[in-house]
Amino acid sequence: MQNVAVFGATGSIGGNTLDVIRRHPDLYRASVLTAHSNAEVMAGLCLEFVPDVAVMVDPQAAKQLAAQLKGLVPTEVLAGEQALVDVAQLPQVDTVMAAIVGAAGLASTLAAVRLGKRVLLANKEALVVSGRLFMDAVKESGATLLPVDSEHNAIFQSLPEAVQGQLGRCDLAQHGISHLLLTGSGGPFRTRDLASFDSITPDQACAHPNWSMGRKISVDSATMMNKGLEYVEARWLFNTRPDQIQVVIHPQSVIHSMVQYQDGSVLAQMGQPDMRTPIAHSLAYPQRIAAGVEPLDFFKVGQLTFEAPDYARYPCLKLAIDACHQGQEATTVLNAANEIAVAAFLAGQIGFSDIARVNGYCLEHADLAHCSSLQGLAELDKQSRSLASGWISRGK
Ligand SMILES: NC(=O)C1=CN([C@@H]2O[C@H](COP(=O)(O)OP(=O)(O)OC[C@H]3O[C@@H](n4cnc5c(N)ncnc54)[C@H](OP(=O)(O)O)[C@@H]3O)[C@@H](O)[C@H]2O)C=CC1
Ligand SMILES: CC(=O)[C@@H](O)[C@H](O)COP(=O)(O)O
Ligand SMILES: [Mn+2]
Repeated sequence: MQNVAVFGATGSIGGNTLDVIRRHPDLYRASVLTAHSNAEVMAGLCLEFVPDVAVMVDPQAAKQLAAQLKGLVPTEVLAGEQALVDVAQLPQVDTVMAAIVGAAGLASTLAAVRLGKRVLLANKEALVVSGRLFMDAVKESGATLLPVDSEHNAIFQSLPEAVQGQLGRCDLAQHGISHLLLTGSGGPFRTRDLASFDSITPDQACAHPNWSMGRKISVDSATMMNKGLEYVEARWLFNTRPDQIQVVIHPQSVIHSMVQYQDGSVLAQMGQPDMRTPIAHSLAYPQRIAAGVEPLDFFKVGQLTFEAPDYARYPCLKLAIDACHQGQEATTVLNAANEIAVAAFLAGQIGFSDIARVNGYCLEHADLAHCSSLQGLAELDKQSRSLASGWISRGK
């Protein structure tokens, strides 16, 4: 029996993870659940899964949850950011599903990594804000790191076993690999007239053509910042050089990514656009379990098509690829700026195209001097958030 801590339990990945766990009560137990402030949904999850501990970052929400659970289940309710780190380290936790959204997920994920736990990584921002330090911690502790992000999970599945066992440490060329092909749908505005981008609403941006996801990642898919963050994520997970990774637009999201080998072979992982597949894969690896996902019916799939990304349509993708080549400081700044810009767009404070403007402004104005520590990167993150908030309050 694996005891699983589900971080971000009330979210889209959290809900899909619990759905897979629900199907395998003999294999998995949700022993810890965490969320930010959604006490209502968390109460329902606690009544069903009866975890040992539930964490609400927001103290008021923790009080509400404790009151709702009183006398019904023995779950201990904790509050605050430090509690996230504490529960990641509990001895009974074997596996951590890291599915908090944003850089807020880093501290608890890193705490689990440092204790050598099995870490299922959905929270791509953790790698964007601290890639090398994060991968060094994995190496040092011997933690098992398994990618949940559908593209990275697809690449992982298409890699030789020797590379899977040494994630982030292999020379891909020595294993016969020429390229990783990172596929992206292009989002809901792939064919929309560029002249109409100023009128894009948050709900339109969150209406992803293929996937049902949280609002932040949905906006990132619409700007293709998601693919940019994934480019950085792949750089650290698979130790890619700039010439070893290519972004390919594949609007149907049936192929979830591919590995191209030096002999001309291309291995792809395909499936329904349903996150329960990579989640089940990472939970069970190296075994396979049922995930509740409909089998892919090739007679219904129709066409699989591919396009090169147009940076005029997707300036955030270009900013992220350039930042990745520039170095850690640039990707930390970009991630922080993007979190503030996306939240402002979702709150109706800026337009869709302003997201790229805010991101570009922060990259230009932040102090990108070398930071070698987590604390230095945290300060840079703070500086970038403040620059982004300044842009938003001035409107430029
Ligand atoms: N959704 C998807 O299909 C995919 C998601 N990912 C990645 O997985 C992560 C989660 O995405 P998704 O599930 O869509 O996000 P959601 O917005 O659906 O869920 C986010 C979860 O994180 C919690 N949370 C939000 N802010 C904080 C915070 N400051 N501290 C602690 N907890 C917090 C939320 O709690 P509350 O509900 O209380 O606010 C919620 O449980 C992201 O990094 C995303 O990029 C990767 C691939 C696919
Ligand atoms: C499901 C998943 O992994 C998302 O990151 C997905 O890739 C988003 O779709 P895009 O390809 O449009 O970014
Ligand atoms: Mn993805």
